[in-house]
Amino acid sequence: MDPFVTRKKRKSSPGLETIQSTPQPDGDDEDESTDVKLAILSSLHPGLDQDTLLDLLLAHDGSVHATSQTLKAPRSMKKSASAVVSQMSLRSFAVATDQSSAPNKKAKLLSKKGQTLHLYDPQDISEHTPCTIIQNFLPLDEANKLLEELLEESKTFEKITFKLFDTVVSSPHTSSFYVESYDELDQQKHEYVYNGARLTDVRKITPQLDRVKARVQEAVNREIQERIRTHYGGKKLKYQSPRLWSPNAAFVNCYSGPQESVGWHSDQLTYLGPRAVIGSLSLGVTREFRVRRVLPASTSSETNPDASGQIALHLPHNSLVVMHAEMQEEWKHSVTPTTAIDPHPIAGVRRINITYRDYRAEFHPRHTPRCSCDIACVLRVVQRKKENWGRYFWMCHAGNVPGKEGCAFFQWAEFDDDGSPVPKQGRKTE
Ligand SMILES: O=C(O)CCC(=O)C(=O)O
Ligand SMILES: [Fe+2]
Repeated sequence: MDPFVTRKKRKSSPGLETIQSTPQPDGDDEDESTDVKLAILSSLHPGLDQDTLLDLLLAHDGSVHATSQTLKAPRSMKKSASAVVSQMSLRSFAVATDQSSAPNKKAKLLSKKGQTLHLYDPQDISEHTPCTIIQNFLPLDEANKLLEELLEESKTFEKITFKLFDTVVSSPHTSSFYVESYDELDQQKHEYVYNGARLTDVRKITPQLDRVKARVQEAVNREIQERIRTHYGGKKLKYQSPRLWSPNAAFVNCYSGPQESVGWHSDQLTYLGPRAVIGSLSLGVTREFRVRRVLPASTSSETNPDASGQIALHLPHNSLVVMHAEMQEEWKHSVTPTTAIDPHPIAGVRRINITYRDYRAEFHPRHTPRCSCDIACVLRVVQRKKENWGRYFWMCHAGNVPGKEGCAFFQWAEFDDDGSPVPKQGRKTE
């Protein structure tokens, strides 16, 4: 078997490195390796399997003592309903480990700077991240068919190259872009701009991708309404579109081994508009999808304990993640490289990810501002600076084109409450 798919190497995965280097409040076991810690826990709690113990150990910042104390506390050991995820919810553990908390105080599950919090329970994920997850989303044969179809497609996927400062870099995974009609395909190739360049590989939606789209649309719209009810006080966010989410494009990514990844980023809002929602379906091997909140540079992590911590979600075959309207503006996400993955019976070490997106007609490049290079601008949001935080702006992205310098074009973007440009963003006049 390929060495990087064995379980043992999980010791050096990013999540574990993080907990191993984290100072322990009680200082009892911080220097032990994870294997030793697991062995101690196994002998103390022989009824629990290694994966469950490992997950709990991670949830307790690597402290054997704290993990063991939590396990000794009387409670019902509720197993997750999913066949893939074996960890019980962290909610009860969070209360149990927070000795200073009053019983009804909100569970303290916030990630801290330099640490990674692993969340498995859908309710934990919904509460503490801008995502919701639906496991076992499709009937299994439908998910497998889609996976098989896209594994075949991915044989001809390519890495995307772009310019980062003065260096041309290529994406650490391969991808392709799918639209619904030949007309849209033509527009994508000749009118839309990505990082200052045109996409060369745009394809017509495949039969399985198209079939699954309807289910994704239904689930995402349901989740949006649920989010509005549970997280936004019953009212959609300012700039969020009130219209039905209706995906008309899909990026398909292929990670053909454990080292393939995608770095920290927010998805471009240029054609989706502000407060965009994205439906992301994972197939094949389980990989870690990490999110971290982006706060203005001067925000102290004292007052915001989750300012710099990362939260890891584990996305198994056939899981749908809804990235909600607060995600792209306020959070960044990544798929981390790893050294250890469990092979999937169909995909082997490969993972396919589909992000279904709703391209809004009013954000077609023919309607958005053009810069002095005469290229439709990119839409960005102020994420780091405290002043103007959350404001949107249009700028030139020709600086990302290999061999091209960008211009200094800048214009604040104005939207009505529903995220439509107002007044109609004019073309650049000089
Ligand atoms: O593979 C994933 O889960 C995420 C992919 C992603 O972030 C993207 O396509 O923008
Ligand atoms: Fe993304």
